[in-house]
Amino acid sequence: MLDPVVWSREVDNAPLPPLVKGIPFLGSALELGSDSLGFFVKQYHEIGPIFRVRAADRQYTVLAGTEANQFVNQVGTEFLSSKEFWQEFSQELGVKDLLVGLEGEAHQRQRRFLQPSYSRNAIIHAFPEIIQLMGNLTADLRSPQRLQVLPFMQKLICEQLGMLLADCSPAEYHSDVVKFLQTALNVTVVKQWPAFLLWQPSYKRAKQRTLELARLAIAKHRKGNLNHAKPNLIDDLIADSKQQQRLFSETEMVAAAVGPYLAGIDTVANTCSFMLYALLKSPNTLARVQQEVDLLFREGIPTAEQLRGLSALHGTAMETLRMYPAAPAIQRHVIADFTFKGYRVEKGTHLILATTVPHFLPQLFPNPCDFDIDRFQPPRSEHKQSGAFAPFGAGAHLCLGQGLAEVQIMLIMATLLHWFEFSLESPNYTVKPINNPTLSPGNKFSVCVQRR
Ligand code: HEM
Repeated sequence: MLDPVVWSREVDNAPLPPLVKGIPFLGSALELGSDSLGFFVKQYHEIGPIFRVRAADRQYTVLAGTEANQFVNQVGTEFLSSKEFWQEFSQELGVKDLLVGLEGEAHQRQRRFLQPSYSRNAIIHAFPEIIQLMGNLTADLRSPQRLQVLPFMQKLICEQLGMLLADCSPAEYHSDVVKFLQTALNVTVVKQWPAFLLWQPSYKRAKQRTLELARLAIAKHRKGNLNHAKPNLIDDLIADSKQQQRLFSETEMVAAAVGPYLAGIDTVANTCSFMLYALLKSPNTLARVQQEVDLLFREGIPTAEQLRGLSALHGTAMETLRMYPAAPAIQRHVIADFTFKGYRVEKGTHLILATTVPHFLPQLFPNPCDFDIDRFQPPRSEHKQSGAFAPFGAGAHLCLGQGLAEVQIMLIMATLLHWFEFSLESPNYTVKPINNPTLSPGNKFSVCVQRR
């Protein structure tokens, strides 16, 4: 259990956390909108692990540091709820709740049910199909050309998730899925885009098309003329619908079938894009990784075991997740008063858990701004310090697709680096990450690509 000096259920006489001084009217809105992670790290150093921030008429309490992550891991469910943040988004999908907004027993039941189809087992038997799919999707990259990295990665990942979890190609639905998810998340969850965007015909169409894709996948499975070896997410949902006490209603089934795209496209695409950027900025690391992946493919299609053995590639993926975490923070609603580090946090507070602030603390990750892929190897194993490394979140809602995502990132990058030579358009190019709503290199990041 955590030291009671860190947190307590008693709030008597404890003061409210210090408020970050912002500019008149806007408060800290500009910093939060442009570089929230950099802002949280700065405030952590200057103020400490708990502080309040104001952004125009909204106020948040921010918890950061290893002890904040330990607090969420150990007792988060007693004090925190994510329900409020996902309610409007769930409504966009026509349901009351999604897994990420559920709490307590209902959350655990649904999480247990979805776990097998979201696990790394969903991908490790499908390497030949995934590589074949990547071959088809990159067939037009024959001559040297300029490539917009993020949309390219989004397409690869959307197709792969469609194949793995639904045995259904999202091909002509891909841009609708991306538009729907980005708009709905930015408006309803992060609230950094205005609500009127939900009324635009182009958004409404993208939403309808996304739901249509999910319904199509379910209908195809119901007809039963698919021949994948192992049951996937849609098979599991259909099996549930045949139970007397079903977990998902018909509409919830459709929303659950959108789940992999919601959770996986942007997070994995941003991570792969940043990973490519980091490698191109670090030629020595690129050479090490390239040597590893070329050896990997010497014997043909690799196995999951062989992929797992690539220490330079694995270190690069981990270091990318540390320096460019797609989800730098998570939001919660406080459901019971508590004290954290001597400050009072009241029921009803809007909490931001800046889970990845520890990634930039030099006492945990020496020279945190250096891209150093060996920091995850024993004896250093810097990520294993308690509460230090949290790219996949913390607590009860810890990413359910973590295992799948790690394998997917490594397989995509190994295959691309084996097939293609990438270079920056200018060696001085420096990426400017944006919040959209996940941390992203944005659509401006392009590279030159040619077959090796
Ligand atoms: C680099 C890739 C990824 C990152 C950084 C990431 C990060 C996260 C984070 C931070 C959360 C917690 C959200 C919260 O507590 O509010 C989360 C939840 C979740 N993720 Fe991921 N994710 C990634 C990829 C994926 C993939 C590929 C899938 C599945 C296809 C997935 C499925 C989920 C699900 C289902 C949840 C909700 C779990 C729950 O509420 O119990 N994620 N993810």
